[in-house]
Amino acid sequence: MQAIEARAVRKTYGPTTALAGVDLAIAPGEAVAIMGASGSGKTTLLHVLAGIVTPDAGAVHLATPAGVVDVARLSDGERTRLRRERFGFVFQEGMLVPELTAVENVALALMLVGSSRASAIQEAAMWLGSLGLAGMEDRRIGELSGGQAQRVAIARAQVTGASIVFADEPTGALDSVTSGEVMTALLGATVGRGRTLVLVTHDEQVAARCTRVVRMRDGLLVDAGASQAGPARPAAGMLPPPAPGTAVGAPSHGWAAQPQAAAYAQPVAHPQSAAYSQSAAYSPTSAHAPAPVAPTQQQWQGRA
Ligand SMILES: Nc1ncnc2c1ncn2[C@@H]1O[C@H](COP(=O)(O)OP(=O)(O)OP(=O)(O)O)[C@@H](O)[C@H]1O
Repeated sequence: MQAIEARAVRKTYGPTTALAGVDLAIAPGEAVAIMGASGSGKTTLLHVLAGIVTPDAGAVHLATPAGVVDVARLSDGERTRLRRERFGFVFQEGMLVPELTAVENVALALMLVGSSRASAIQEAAMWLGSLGLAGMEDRRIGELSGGQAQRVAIARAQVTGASIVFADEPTGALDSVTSGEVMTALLGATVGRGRTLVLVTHDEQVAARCTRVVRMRDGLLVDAGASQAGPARPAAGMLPPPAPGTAVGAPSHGWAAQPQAAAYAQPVAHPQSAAYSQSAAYSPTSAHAPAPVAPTQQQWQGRA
């Protein structure tokens, strides 16, 4: 069974055909890089897969524990729920709340689904530590480097146990060394735990780290790529250490797991927090510029 699959997906914006009939099947545990020239439809495809944009025609089949659902046929409310429960998102700029500290940004995701502040902070700190950010928990986002901020975004995207992480140019604002480090963190946090990663990038080096590279042109998939035999593999010796008290090797969602993921498994996400509201991270009305995370400092204070 595929983790997610687009079938004959079409999307037009007025006279512009963004997607002209795209078929793309992504297996559980794959890291798929979507490449192509500017305007070829990469982000639109990512957003259609993630249920942010509704296609004009075609289907997006998603495997869930309850069976396969067609994301394109769900109501807005159902798609919002899907984003809360199944997906994580990482963007070029991270979309973090600048008024909050690193640990608060991650903890907020957990608090929005009911965790107490104390337990959310504790869990968020564990995830930050596993991504090499121990000691930086109390820094505000502006006090972090671009690469460190992206690690905070990666922690936030996975803290609630998403089975598919969508990343749009996650290294676009970073130098090549930092980009490589962030990719290591991103791969470790996703396919390293049996999750699926779908990533849009212009960077061939970033794409080469994935298990498959697909290429788009003029709204069409012109190269579906070949899946590598093994999983995407973070560079040796650069894996973040397992967090204390977490099992290593078991993916967060059995139905989304690939056996080979155990080869580079990471600490397991906490499934109880799978209801993180990704709706808070997105404005479903904009295909081009999803809104920053909606939670504000006020929301944080309101829950404190
Ligand atoms: N909300 C929208 N309104 C109008 N046109 C849009 C919208 N979203 C996308 N498009 C158009 O659809 C086409 C595909 O856009 P998309 O953003 O998917 O391309 P892309 O490959 O991700 O480009 P880039 O690499 O520059 O980000 C482009 O011609 C774009 O202008």
